[in-house]
Amino acid sequence: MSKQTSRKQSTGKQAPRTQPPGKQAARKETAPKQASDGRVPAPAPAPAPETAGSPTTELSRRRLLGTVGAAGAAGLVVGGAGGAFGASALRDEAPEALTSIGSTRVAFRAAGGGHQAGITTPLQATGHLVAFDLAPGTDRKAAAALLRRWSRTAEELMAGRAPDADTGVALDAGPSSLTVTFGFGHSFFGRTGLTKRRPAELDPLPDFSADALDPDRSNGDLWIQIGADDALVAFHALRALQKDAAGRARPRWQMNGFNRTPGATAHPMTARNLMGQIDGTNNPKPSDRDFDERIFVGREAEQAWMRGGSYAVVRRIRMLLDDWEKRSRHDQEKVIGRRKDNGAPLTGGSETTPMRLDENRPDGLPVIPANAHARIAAPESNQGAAMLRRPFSYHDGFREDGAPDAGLLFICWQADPLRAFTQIQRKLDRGDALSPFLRHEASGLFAVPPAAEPGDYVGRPLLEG
Ligand SMILES: C=CC1=C(C)c2cc3[nH]c(cc4nc(cc5[nH]c(cc1n2)c(C)c5CCC(=O)O)C(CCC(=O)O)=C4C)c(C)c3C=C
Ligand SMILES: [Fe+2]
Repeated sequence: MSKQTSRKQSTGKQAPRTQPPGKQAARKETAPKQASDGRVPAPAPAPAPETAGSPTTELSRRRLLGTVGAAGAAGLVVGGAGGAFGASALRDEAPEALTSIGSTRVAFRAAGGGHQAGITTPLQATGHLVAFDLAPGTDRKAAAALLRRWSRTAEELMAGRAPDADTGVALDAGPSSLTVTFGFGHSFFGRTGLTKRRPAELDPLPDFSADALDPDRSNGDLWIQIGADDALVAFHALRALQKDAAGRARPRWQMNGFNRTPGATAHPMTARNLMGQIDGTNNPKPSDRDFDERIFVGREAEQAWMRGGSYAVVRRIRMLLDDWEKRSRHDQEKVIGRRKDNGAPLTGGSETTPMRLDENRPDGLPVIPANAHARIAAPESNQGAAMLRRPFSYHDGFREDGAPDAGLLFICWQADPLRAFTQIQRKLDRGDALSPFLRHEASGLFAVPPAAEPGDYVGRPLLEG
């Protein structure tokens, strides 16, 4: 890999899980229902593997074989979160059901069209971001074949089924909320003769004064975001998609991230970042009246293939943790404008209480400082601009000076990057109290088309339309 760097919370709150980890998922035969965030609780495996064909059966068989293999080889306890049983029991008895974490499946295709998974999906524990450049000679037709193949692999993996020539890495796990999201970068269009179909929203982001961007870890012809609640499931998907690309596209950069593991907190909570802040509180919510309009491309868009899609801005933002951690908690809270323990605004209340931006202290200064990050980034300060932030944290070891190479793989989703990310980042760049503790090291902007229709692949209306 040329510039392989392993070098990024949410829609905010982790979705309530159907069961606490460690409890076995109930065995139900009813058809799974798709939730508004695209997640489908995968049916628990059938007791015997005879009924071939259905997704449920494929998953059961794979799990059964994987579980027997592991127990047979080591004679050890198996069954990730609570299932402890030996090889002899496995020979005679049906496998235990997956936990709710393993069995949760996100739909690759939204019924009746819709958005790709991985945008409004609750944050997953593990993420991989990878950008590819097309290999010399890969034309529009070859790129279409790649997207067709990638879509098939993603659909299989997200359903918990093994792709062709499988490596076995995820053999005994369920889909584990795996999502695979595909996007197109600015350079893709020139390379495939599709410049007329390139949306103006993909025009390069402006420079910001705080940028220290590494071009080799920025942009790319194609972008894939992988998220899953199991690290092996996520790696498995990354490897399968990379192999699919052989001869047609080469990885340009890759970054690995993480979030809190679902079930690690006593109740569902907004995630924390590596500075210790509750981060994601004031994200737009799918229940907001204008959510779709802000996050997804509308029907009136000039480029019809992007209608229902979204634009992803990806920024690798290193945190200067040595500097940050020297500050008192009081100072840290003033930098953001919110409390560290519960995320409540400094003007009082709880995490979800709106900030009172016009409230002053007895000395006349604002309670939420004029340069507080949350004030400067808020829609009230940006003509209503808003984006959906859905990041991963990262940690790639230590730098030469001993400081952690750690921060946020900041990913935000919007219908129009100019009116969302760019507008807000321009403002933050002019004097946000958080910026001195951050370094923007890499950047990407990708057009993420809507989900594939049944029988179709992601991006066909662009590539064959
Ligand atoms: C250009 C957009 C933004 C960048 C880049 C960004 C980086 C960044 N932010 C945090 C931590 C927090 N951000 C919070 C709120 C917040 N941040 C942005 C935008 C960017 N952040 C917005 C639009 C908002 C919401 C503002 C509002 O409407 O109130 C918060 C407060 C809690 C919350 O609402 O999420 C924290 C904490 C870090 C650490 C960071 C870069 C590493
Ligand atoms: Fe922020």
